[in-house]
Amino acid sequence: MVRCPAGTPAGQNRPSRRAAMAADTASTPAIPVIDLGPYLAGKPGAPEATAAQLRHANETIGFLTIVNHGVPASLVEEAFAACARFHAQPLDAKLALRVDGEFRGYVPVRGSTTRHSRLNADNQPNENEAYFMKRVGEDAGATDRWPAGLPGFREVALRYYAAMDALAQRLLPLYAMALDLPADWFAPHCDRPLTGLRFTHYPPARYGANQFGLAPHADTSFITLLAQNRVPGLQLRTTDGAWIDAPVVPDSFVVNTGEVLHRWSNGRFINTPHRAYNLSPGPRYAIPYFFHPNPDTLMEPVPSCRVPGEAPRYAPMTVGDYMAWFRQQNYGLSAKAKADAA
Ligand SMILES: O=C(O)CCC(=O)C(=O)O
Ligand SMILES: [Fe+2]
Repeated sequence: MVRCPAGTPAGQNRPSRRAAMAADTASTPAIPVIDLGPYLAGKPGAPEATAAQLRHANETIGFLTIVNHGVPASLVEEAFAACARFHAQPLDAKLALRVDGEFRGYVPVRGSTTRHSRLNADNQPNENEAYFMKRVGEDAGATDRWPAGLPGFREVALRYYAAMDALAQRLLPLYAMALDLPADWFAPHCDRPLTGLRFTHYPPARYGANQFGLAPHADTSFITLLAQNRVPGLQLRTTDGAWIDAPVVPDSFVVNTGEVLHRWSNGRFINTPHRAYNLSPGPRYAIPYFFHPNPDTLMEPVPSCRVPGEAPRYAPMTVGDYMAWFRQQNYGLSAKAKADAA
């Protein structure tokens, strides 16, 4: 088994019921809104100015909201509708696509438990069902597990996937500059990226003690791009330990730093813990896109984040090994885990 160095900040917060949630959350938005318009339009000085905002957000809260990102609102709507269509299928049709060893396909409600996180003890299964697409490089969905009875689903999912791929690539120079690296520093490590698109359904629920739609966790990714949700339910934990609601900004994406970028930056960029609920009377859907570099990338501190004479904060590990560990912890389904058990 791959050993994982401690990467997720410890926490004591154990919200459970509505009352507890209200008591330990604040609604003051502390998440910076970053306008990508000038950068994407090629305005002089915009890369540097935008990278500075990004640096500040990542060093202080690890979450930011981007607007004028170039992704049409209609495409985001189509993707949410495709997610809803997928989950409206009969359970049998979804179970026929149960995730494979590479983690493509369907995980039913309470089919996953967030064990990798040290944010809450006594972990219980997550109150959500999810459909996962995943790829390394450009295989354009050939290896995904597509539903048979949903005409048009694959086309929309792939179009949305492509838009997220393009947006992530356009953000990479900003992240490099934010870390005082040449703008093209990440490019050679991200030409066959490991990416995933998750279509999640959180049914309305009455959460018991220590139950969540998605338990507190930090993402594995370099960055996660999360389309703005019409139904609230995402909360994140600030560095002083308070859980706050993600603010609602129309036509935006929430972008958060995951474990890969946290480690690659030697802990400089924060991988903020977050959790999700659905306290609304109707369904809640979420369509996060997870961007990781090429799987063989060794997560050792980038040159600008090394401290002379000091060992890296985390033992270097490849992205691929880290992901295998993560799947084994939370889903017990990795190919390696199966091989070990055989
Ligand atoms: O449901 C949400 O808003 C967030 C989902 C999330 O954090 C995740 O899938 O990693
Ligand atoms: Fe997440």
